[in-house]
Parts: sequence; C-alpha cells; structure tokens
Amino acid sequence: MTSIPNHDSHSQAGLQATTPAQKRALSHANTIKLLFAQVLQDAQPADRVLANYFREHKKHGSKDRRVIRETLFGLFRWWGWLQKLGAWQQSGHWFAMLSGCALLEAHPWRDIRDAWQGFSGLDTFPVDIGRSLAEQQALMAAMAPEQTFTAGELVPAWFWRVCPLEGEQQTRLIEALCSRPPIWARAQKIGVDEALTELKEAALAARASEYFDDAINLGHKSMNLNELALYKAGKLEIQDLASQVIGRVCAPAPNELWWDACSGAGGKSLQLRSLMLQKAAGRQSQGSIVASDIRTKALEELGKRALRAGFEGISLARWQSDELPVPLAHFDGVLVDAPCSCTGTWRRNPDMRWLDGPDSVMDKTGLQLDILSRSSRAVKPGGILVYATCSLAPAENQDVVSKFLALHDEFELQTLQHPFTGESTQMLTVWPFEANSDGMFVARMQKRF
Ligand SMILES: C[S@@+](CC[C@H](N)C(=O)[O-])C[C@H]1O[C@@H](n2cnc3c(N)ncnc32)[C@H](O)[C@@H]1O
Repeated sequence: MTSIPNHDSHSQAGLQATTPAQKRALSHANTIKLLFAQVLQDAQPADRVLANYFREHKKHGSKDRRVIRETLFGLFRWWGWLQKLGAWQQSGHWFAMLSGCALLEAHPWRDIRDAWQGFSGLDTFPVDIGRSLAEQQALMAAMAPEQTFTAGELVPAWFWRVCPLEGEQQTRLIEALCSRPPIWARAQKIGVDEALTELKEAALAARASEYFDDAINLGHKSMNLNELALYKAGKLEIQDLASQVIGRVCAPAPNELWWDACSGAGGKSLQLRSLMLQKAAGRQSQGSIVASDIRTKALEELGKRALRAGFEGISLARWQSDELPVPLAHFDGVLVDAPCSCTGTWRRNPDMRWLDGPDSVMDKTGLQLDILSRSSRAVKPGGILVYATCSLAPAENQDVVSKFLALHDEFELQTLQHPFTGESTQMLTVWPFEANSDGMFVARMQKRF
C-alpha cells in the first residue's frame, strides 16, 4: 500500500492533535491498538480483553467505551479486508484501518472518524457509502486501488474447507457475519406481553419474536442487566434465538425427567424447565432436570440462575470422571450440547475467526462422539437423545451423528421441522441469516423400545 504514509510504528509521534475531536481520536486509537494487539498477538478473546480493560480503567464514559468496544469488534469483523491496507503496527496503516472500519460499520462518531482519516494521510475517500457488501467492497477498492477485495476473504480460507457453502448461501452467511445479531432473551414465568411492557417502561426497545412465544429481541444497545427489575426477578434470561431452537427440539413434557449432560452455566437447562412449566399451564409439573458439566464454576452459576428464577426441579451433578454422574437407562430425554469450535457464534465474536484455525473444528470430533456415546447410556428405552453444537461445520455435526448411529443401532433419527424455514429435515442447521441469530446444529434421536 503506497498511499498510506508510515508514521512512527508504535506511538503516534509527530501527529498534530489540536481539536478536542482529534485529541480523543488519538487517545482512542492508542487504546484500541493496545487491545487489538492483546487479542491478536496473545490470542485472548476480545470480550475478555475489553472486560479486563474497562475494569481497570474506570475513567471512560459510556460514549468512549462504545467507541472503543465497537471499533475493536468492527476491526475483526472486517479484518479480512482491512489487513490488506498494510501492517497494522504502522501508524498510517492503523489510522486507515480505523477510519475504514468506522465507514464500513457506519459508526455515528463522524468527528473521530474524520480525525482518524486525517491522521492516516489518505486522500479523501467516499464517506457516504451504503450498507450493501458491494458498496462496502467499492469503498475498500477506493482506499486501496492496487488491491482486490472479495467477499469470501472476510472469512479465513480454511473455514470454507470445513464448511463448504457455495453461491447464495455463502453470500448470505458472509453478510450475516458482517453484522451483529441483536441480543435475544427469553421470558420465563411471565407472558411476553407483560415482559415487553416492563422492558418498554425501562426504555428498552424490545420486540417479540415471530418464531417463539417466549423469545424477545432486545436490540443492539448494550445494557446493564443487573439494573433491570425483570432480570433480577429471574423472569428474563439472555439466550440467543438459535440456542432457543435446541430447547424447542427437546420439547420436554411437564412430567419428564431430562439430563442436560453438558449444561455449562445452564442456558438450556433453564429453558427446558421453563418449557415444562409453560406446557403444564398452571398445573403442577413433576418433571425435573439434572444438569452436569465438568466445570464446577459453571454449575455454581447455573445454581444461582435457577435460584433467581425460583425454579425447583433442577439439580446439579458434576461430571468428574469417565463414569456417568447419573443412573443408566433412566431419562426420558438427554441433551448433549457438546463442546465445539463455536463457529456458529462468530457473529458475536468476530475475533475468533482470526484466532482459531481448522484444528479448532477437527480437534474435538473424537470428544464429541465420546460424550454423545457415553451420555446415550442414560436414555431409557423409548427416550430421546438430542445432540447439539454451536458449530457450522459438518465434521462436528452430521458426521458425529452418523458415526454415532453406525455404532448404536438402538437409536434412530427423528424428523424435525426447521422453526424458521419450515423445512423438514433430520439434521437441522440453524444458519445465522435465517432469523438474525447465531448458528447452531441439532439432531434428535429416539432409543428403540
Ligand atoms: C457448548 S457448551 C454448553 C453450553 C450450555 N449448554 C448452555 O446452554 O449454556 C459445552 C459444555 O461442555 C462442557 N464439557 C467440555 N468437556 C466435557 C466433557 N468431557 N464432559 C462433559 N462436559 C464437558 C464444557 O465445560 C461446556 O460447558
């Protein structure tokens, strides 16, 4: 890239920041660069790096925090293109990346963006671009005419090898990955209308979902949940819409006994219990859920969430060894929400696209099959086994289920109806572009009597 001058590589020495906007732009550029380096060089997830930074630096007001947070995430969202502007360590390139990011993301802090553009030394480039990928591509071409920019390279090349999408599906996935999904929540022990009224009173632009009668779209604005009465009362849980599909596929009846074998902090255990209570419709629900995980801390968090919701009927059984922490052939349903590459959550964590490699997809397939096989022993005859991941790669999804079925002919796949597209399938992938969510995979099997 010849048109971007190389300023001093680590500081912005020599730059004249005279206006308040330029001073803030310079200060933010330094902060974001430090955080960016921590993520990319030390391979630390961006959300953790940001949380640590804001905990230690209380001086930033809410607007500053927003500029820093959204620019950092934006840089990773568009990194496939922005990295072609040159070495980010060099200050001219860095400012070009920051201003390019602000334009691609249509960030509203124009004064800061203009200051970054001025510091980059780039000639004026179009600022009023549209939101389509083609217009965004044209902006990049104007910034770096000697480079080519293709949509496919917004995602690392290895991803298309493990998730071979083509044509329109590939384009739709890229478009989804280049935007943030809204915050999805689930109302529990309260009707959605009542929950929406309370959320509106708290000045939140919440909307009901068109798909599930307890799902709520909370929009994009970050919020302090601990200040929200509904959340403190255990009537609102944050859970992505794709994740909510899993509980709906389990569809537990009010009096059933379920085991959530990889419960983590219990997003799905809580949903299963809530669905049981909804179905009981005021009558008693004798059903219960045993939640297991190898992480004690996650189970402790689950315990707190269940308490906040006032949910009886959820018990914890830590998974400490190869032995099952629950009785054999005992459960009406077993959910295995297996550890995976989490490629389905790349919309929320765009940094993971550039931190992970193909190993992140291939190195857990043996573990997934092992957890699924061992957990399946807890299903009683006629019971249900649900396998789920938040991966988009067939190696972690369809291939694991097929291998499991080849080894366990006592199980057979059931047909599912995709809740967003209506399509009938036996292996359901929820794509992020279908209902503005993350991505998930799920298959439901029944153990023969
Ligand atoms: C995808 S996460 C589960 C998310 C959780 N179900 C939820 O809805 O929030 C996978 C979980 O599997 C757990 N895990 C990893 N290895 C495991 C193993 N060998 N046995 C059981 N759980 C395991 C991880 O600790 C992690 O919490």
